[in-house]
Amino acid sequence: MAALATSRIFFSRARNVLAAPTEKKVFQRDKPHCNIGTIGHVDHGKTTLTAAITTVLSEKAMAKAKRYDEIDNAPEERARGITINVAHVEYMTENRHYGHTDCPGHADYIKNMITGTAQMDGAILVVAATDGAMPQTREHLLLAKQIGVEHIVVFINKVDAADQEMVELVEMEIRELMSQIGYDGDNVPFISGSALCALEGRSPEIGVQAIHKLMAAVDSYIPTPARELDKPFLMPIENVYSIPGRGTVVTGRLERGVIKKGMDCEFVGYSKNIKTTITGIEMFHQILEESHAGDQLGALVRGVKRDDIRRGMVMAKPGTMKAYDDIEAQVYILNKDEGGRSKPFTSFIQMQMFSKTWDCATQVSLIEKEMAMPGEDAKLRLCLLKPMVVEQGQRFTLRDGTLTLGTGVITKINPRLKEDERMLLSEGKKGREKAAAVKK
Ligand SMILES: Nc1nc2c(ncn2[C@@H]2O[C@H](COP(=O)(O)OP(=O)(O)OP(=O)(O)O)[C@@H](O)[C@H]2O)c(=O)[nH]1
Ligand SMILES: [Mg+2]
Repeated sequence: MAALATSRIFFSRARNVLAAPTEKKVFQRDKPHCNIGTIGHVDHGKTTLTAAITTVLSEKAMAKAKRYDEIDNAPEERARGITINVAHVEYMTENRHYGHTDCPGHADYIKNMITGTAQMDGAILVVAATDGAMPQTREHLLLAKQIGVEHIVVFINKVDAADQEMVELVEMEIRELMSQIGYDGDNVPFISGSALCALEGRSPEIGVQAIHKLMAAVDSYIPTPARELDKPFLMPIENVYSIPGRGTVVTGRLERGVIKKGMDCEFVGYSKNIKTTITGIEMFHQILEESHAGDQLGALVRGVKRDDIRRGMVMAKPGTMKAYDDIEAQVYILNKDEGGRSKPFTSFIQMQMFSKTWDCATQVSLIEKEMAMPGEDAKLRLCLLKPMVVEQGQRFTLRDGTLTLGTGVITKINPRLKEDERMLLSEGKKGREKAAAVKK
């Protein structure tokens, strides 16, 4: 693994997960790890709050302080002033070690928010007291609920610019909204403060102290997830990097099981199965001999080319995971106010399906109903253009261009499509109707 350090190209690209050569030390697993993140409407202060948390915790040597522009740092983001890539940040409290994902707020980047929250054990919903609930507050909450983020702590931000009455009204509004969506709105912890004051060291009662209160609430309200350590390992691939002379590194969050250096693994997805061996593991700038479910890590794998593997495949214990292309699901169709369609749709439209770290073109047909209305639930059959690893209960999102059509959960997995069914599916509406009939 030491030779991993020889490639600066690799480290400069993968700096969020993997170490710079000079910073290497062995990772100490002395606190439970928890993945959280900031969600909420555009400009409500998610990135400022992320910077404020690291700044406040750095005073107790619990974090490395990150400036706002270090979190919001891709050139394209700076130019536009909105978060495009999901940023991973690391810090600790007395109780836990955290990986923090700062999610983008702009509606166009919901896609990234979805892949970001997929890694969260809990989230901090940021709501500006000056605005209250806004369309993406609702949309992010809905998506978070759909993808299984059960515990949310709310930070009412910008109280320096709002009066107490407004803060209380916003709290009532958000509790009601959360209850509607299926959260325990009455008991969700609310902390109000100012991320900007905390970041700039002003007005400690709404600044630094609010951050301490927030972290105490996060520590106590978001449970340490029960890791599925004893199951065969599974990691959805987020990124693939090539280290000249060394091999290929994949990054992602280990969803279940334990991996150790020297273990065999298999990459599955996009019609491929590739078997190889894990030759090294790293997490947050440190080397590990083994890694546990919940860890955000990088793994060096032997003898595969970067182009052989792509984001969206899974790395799993050989023989444990299969790919499928014909599934059934319950889907909530977002209405226009939630960022969805304004018109209903019928069978045989093509959508892009997003789940975990993958996305794939999918033929959508309705089961039971003739038409699916925005704002309603529908039972759908989804035929993926490429077989992917899917499991019952898995959450996903369907998108059409820049529009989120709906979010859903996989309820049934059918046997793989036969070649003639696949042919019919690609033959336009008539063929697809015939294919649906054959299947029945
Ligand atoms: N007055 C005041 N302004 C704040 C506070 N926190 C953040 N802001 C300002 O609000 C604006 C947006 O903050 P960001 O942190 O970029 O918001 P964001 O939610 O990350 O935005 P996106 O990533 O684009 O969705 C910036 O101009 C901040 O300086 C606060 O506590 N008080
Ligand atoms: Mg931001």
